[in-house]
Amino acid sequence: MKILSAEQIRKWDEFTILNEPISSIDLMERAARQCTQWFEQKKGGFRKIRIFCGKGNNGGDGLAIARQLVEKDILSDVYILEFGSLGTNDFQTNLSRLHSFPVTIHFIQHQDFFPVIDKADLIIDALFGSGLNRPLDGLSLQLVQHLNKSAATIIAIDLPSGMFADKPSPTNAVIKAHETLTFQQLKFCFLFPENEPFFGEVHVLNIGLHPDFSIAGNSMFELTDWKMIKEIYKPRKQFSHKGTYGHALIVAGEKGKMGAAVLCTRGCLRSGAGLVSAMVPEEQFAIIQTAVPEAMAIAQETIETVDLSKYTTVGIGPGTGTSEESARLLQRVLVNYNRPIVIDADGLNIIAANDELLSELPPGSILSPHPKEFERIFGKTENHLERIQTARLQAQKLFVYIIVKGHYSFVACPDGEVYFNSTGNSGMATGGSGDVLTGILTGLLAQGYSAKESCLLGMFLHGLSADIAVKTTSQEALVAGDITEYLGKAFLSIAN
Ligand SMILES: NC(=O)C1=CN([C@@H]2O[C@H](COP(=O)(O)OP(=O)(O)OC[C@H]3O[C@@H](n4cnc5c(N)ncnc54)[C@H](O)[C@@H]3O)[C@@H](O)[C@H]2O)[C@@H](O)CC1
Ligand SMILES: Nc1ncnc2c1ncn2[C@@H]1O[C@H](COP(=O)(O)OP(=O)(O)O)[C@@H](O)[C@H]1O
Ligand SMILES: [K+]
Repeated sequence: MKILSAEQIRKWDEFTILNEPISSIDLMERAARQCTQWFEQKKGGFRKIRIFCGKGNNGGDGLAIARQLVEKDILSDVYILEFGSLGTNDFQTNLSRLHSFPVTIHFIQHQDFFPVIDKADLIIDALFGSGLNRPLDGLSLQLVQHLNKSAATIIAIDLPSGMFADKPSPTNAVIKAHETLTFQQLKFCFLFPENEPFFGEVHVLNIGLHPDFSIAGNSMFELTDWKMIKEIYKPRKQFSHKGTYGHALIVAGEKGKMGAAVLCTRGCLRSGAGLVSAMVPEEQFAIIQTAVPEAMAIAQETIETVDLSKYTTVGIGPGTGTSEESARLLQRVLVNYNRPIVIDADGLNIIAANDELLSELPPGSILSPHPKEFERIFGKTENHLERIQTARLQAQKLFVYIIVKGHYSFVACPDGEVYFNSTGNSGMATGGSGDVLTGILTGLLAQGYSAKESCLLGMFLHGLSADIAVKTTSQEALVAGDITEYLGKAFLSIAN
């Protein structure tokens, strides 16, 4: 699913109005209806519902919701932030429609008109939506501060007022919503970690924008979805054998960090590689061979003489440390191997300390840094949007895939496309989760998925497996090893 800018969504509205066809006021009615239904289901026994409206279409939504709620015998008070000028057409139409209903309408011209809010009240925030074009100031700023000071539950319509839809809002005053009802699809702002304190739980309400709107080519940002992933997934062939699915080499682990090698190797096997060899320090063989008997062990000490060309791909870095010997392992792989590989963790830290290695990366390789590792290699960024832009430029420049991990991990591709992953949960914020991802990516590459397919399917499977796991384990008790254990269930849900 493409991620569209506010401007592109406005065009989608226009397309829908023209081609469904539907009038703009009826489209607003439909959007409001989705919210009203959501509120009906929520119930919650609030003392009073207070709907705060601006004079744009977000405010129009608020007015329509107030009327639709009364029709369901749910009363509310409406507060209109008065700027002295007329509202949008659809706002004005909804205001005159509301007059014949038993709803008290208050016009706020000064902060003396701000209502006292009880903690048992429900606030519906329909002040500003995607049309916000500058940070709030004056009365609107004061009102947002007043609402945020209350202990009431706040539900934002489309997006929390004060937040920009497409770019960071670092100094803006923004409504701190408990939940946000956004229309049609996630906006860019919901992918930024900096915005987490403001939007709470986000619910995407389908308002039926026209399916034929040509989104393709309109945005280089996309969110992975089931349709995309099911198209990437390839069932195994009946007459296949272990040679069909490649031989992966995992270079991982050092004394004290053999767990990383174990997790990575297991992830690789569980994602379907035909054969897996784990290159670990020779004195640690017993650990890997006991923990993962399905994998072969090969000594890191043989790196100078081993024939790397017999491996379909290489995953390198988890738990190797950054010693001179470990740097040598990476150098040797980079110089002697020219098919796409996966580099993570200490492999990335070694590159950060020796940036000439960046020019040695086999084309189409996958780097999977978390934000700190990303910063070590590519420098500090001001905010997440700048991180996304930097990753995009570097992926194009180096011709590699850069997966930046986190909630909504994203991959920047050499063709300039950026895909955000839609699975995963904060149970994965536990040591070793990234090592499992490295194994999965390497396993997918080994069995013939392209680097791009490996990134998209790998991130999705990794998060999905954890999503399935936490239903049994809880987020708190999830450990990285559980992600490998539940990979089977994740594959089954994609295959079926
Ligand atoms: N497809 C969709 O997503 C739909 C969206 N609708 C609603 O329409 C909204 C967008 O409506 P609008 O474009 O009218 O935008 P807003 O309702 O966000 O209001 C923008 C208005 O406020 C003014 N303004 C912007 N920043 C300001 C600031 N800092 N201080 C004071 N005034 C400011 C602008 O000049 C403009 O007049 C969406 O957020 C959504 O709620 C629905 O009504 C229909 C369908
Ligand atoms: N809050 C979260 N929501 C979704 N995924 C998460 C969250 N926290 C961590 N993850 C995932 O867990 C993995 C952590 O990787 P990493 O930081 O390299 O950990 P480690 O080095 O311990 O293996 C990444 O794939 C990341 O996307
Ligand atoms: K809003």
